[in-house]
Amino acid sequence: MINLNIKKELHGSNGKMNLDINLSLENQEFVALSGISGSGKTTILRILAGLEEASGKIVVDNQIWLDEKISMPIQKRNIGFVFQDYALFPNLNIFDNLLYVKKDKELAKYLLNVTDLYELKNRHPDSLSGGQKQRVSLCRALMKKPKILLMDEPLSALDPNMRNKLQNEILTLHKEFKTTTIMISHDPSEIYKLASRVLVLSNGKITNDGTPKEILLKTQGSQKFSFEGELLDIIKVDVIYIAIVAIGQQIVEIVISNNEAKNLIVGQKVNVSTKAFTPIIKAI
Ligand SMILES: Nc1ncnc2c1ncn2[C@@H]1O[C@H](COP(=O)(O)OP(=O)(O)OP(=O)(O)O)[C@@H](O)[C@H]1O
Repeated sequence: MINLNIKKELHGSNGKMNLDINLSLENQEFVALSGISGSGKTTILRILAGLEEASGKIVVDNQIWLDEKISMPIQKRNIGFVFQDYALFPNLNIFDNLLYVKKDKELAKYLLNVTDLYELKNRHPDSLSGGQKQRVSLCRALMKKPKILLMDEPLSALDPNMRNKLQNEILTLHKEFKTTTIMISHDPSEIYKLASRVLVLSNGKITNDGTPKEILLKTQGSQKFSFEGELLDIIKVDVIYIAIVAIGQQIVEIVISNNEAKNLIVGQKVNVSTKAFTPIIKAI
């Protein structure tokens, strides 16, 4: 069990902001931390890891990591951290990057095999792709067999295929190493796939806490599906109006009424939903 009760005054682009978090996590939970830029997500992970000071209390399995008297040093906290920018040692090859954390060659070999990196073990980080570097970073974070795995948007710089592959590896390793994992992510499909719990942070406070289904599914009542998008354009074709809406990576056309065309403003966020028909789903 992890109990986190912390406060810290932060100085953001819009002035002062008070980070104020009171949170309990069960062991082996996979928590996604979401929220707009500057809401305090990275700071929470850094405080938990001991990279940043804060007032309050952190207790992990009855062991005090932080209170008014104690601030356990970072190397004693049983944590693995995967940073967005990999943070690998450039002068060490991949194998030595892992062994630097712990001289356990068997575990290093095992992790490199699971993540398809074993062939690259003698290469230096500079000669690897972003996805490969991120996998090394994940392996390195797991070398200590940490109790808590913290990941700060680990997959945001990767293409969709690599993201998908790494999501599966992260889930496998989370289960195998029985870590309590906290991952910052903005990607709803990623959160849905990986997390058992979602925390939404706004202005330094947790404003939403629930399962991915509760937090992410936007359909209400009898709605069959519902998407959020951005209205890009409204065009008139003969006597009808068509709204052009960007939903994720897709652009869709929706026939709208005269009245709707008058009330909608190009550029605004819109919700597209239906309850009238059953959509057809096919593998592509
Ligand atoms: N040590 C600090 N002291 C004071 N203010 C800080 C400190 N660290 C970060 N901040 C400020 O606190 C705010 C929250 O930063 P943080 O990096 O935690 O946000 P975030 O939610 O992770 O954002 P992003 O999604 O952009 O990474 C920012 O405005 C930042 O400038």
